[in-house]
Amino acid sequence: MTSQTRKVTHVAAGILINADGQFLLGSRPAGKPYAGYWEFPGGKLEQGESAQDALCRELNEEMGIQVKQATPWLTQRFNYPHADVEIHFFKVTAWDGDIHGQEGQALSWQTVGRLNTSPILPANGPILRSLALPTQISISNVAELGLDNFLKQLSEKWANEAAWVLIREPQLPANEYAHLVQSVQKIARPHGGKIIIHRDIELARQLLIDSIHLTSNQLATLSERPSGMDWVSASTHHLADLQQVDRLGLDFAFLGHVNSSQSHPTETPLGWNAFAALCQHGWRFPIFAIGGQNQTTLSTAQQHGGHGVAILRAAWQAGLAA
Ligand SMILES: Nc1nc2c([nH]c(=O)n2[C@@H]2O[C@H](COP(=O)(O)OP(=O)(O)OP(=O)(O)O)[C@@H](O)[C@H]2O)c(=O)[nH]1
Ligand SMILES: [Mg+2]
Repeated sequence: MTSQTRKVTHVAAGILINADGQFLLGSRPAGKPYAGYWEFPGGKLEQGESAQDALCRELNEEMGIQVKQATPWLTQRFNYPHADVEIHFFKVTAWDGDIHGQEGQALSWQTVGRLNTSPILPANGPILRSLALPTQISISNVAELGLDNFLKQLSEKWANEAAWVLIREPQLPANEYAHLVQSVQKIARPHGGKIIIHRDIELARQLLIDSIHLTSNQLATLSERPSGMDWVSASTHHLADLQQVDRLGLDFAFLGHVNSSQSHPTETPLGWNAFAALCQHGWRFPIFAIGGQNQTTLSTAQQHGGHGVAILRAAWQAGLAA
């Protein structure tokens, strides 16, 4: 049988996250395909079973725990020699019971970006990469804060955390935008904060910046992922935009605007229900809610299927003197 005609096996897998932010991997027991490879605990859906129910059953069977809180995250498809699988990944943040391997499997808590177990199941590479994404991305606001105030706040932010910051200032002419980005590059990033360039792929290449965010118009007209970029993201508003993100193999999307915001005072916001409906298609890339977001909307975004939030005004202190 060719892979196109094979039946797809649906799988639910859990990314257990502990109080230190570490995640759990298990090694596949002897006798299974890919024995000894590391995976997220989980297993196949039974006839008529939902992914969430299968997750709870599998994590109980494999590790003896009762899942208390799990939110759908990403979906990954992969064609193995033994099966074509579609894996529904959940982030599991609360459970009852002590974790014990019930099938003789080894279990290991791992830190994002510092994996010390191998090999990993081939389908899981992109999942580990997406796990490295923060749940908040800040968007610059030179337009309202002024240049000096913005740069001062940004250096304070980076002195404290590895924040990812999209430098988006559509009001600036190209040369002033380039100058701004160069000023941002001079700020120390002791924890490894990230600069994301808005729209200007050539500028990113010139300044050796490896992350680019595409406007929805750019997204619609591109036929392939911009080359040489480590992270490529895009702004999306509709299903067709998200399908294009999938087609081009981009790393994450902003979807909105979810709530009304000062940036789009006249446009009707999507609202959380429409946001959730668009997230529910089983995307393999993470989605950030944008529009009227702040630190306290993160859990709402995640409950509606988002990975995180993209924050503009609330990422900065409006009242700080320039
Ligand atoms: N559980 C799990 N399965 C994964 C992951 N990644 C991945 O490609 N898979 C694939 O998804 C399928 C799930 O299988 P499984 O062996 O866990 O299923 P199961 O627990 O129901 O086992 P069983 O059929 O022996 O009862 C396998 O083909 C496995 O290779 C992952 O991170 N976790
Ligand atoms: Mg299993």
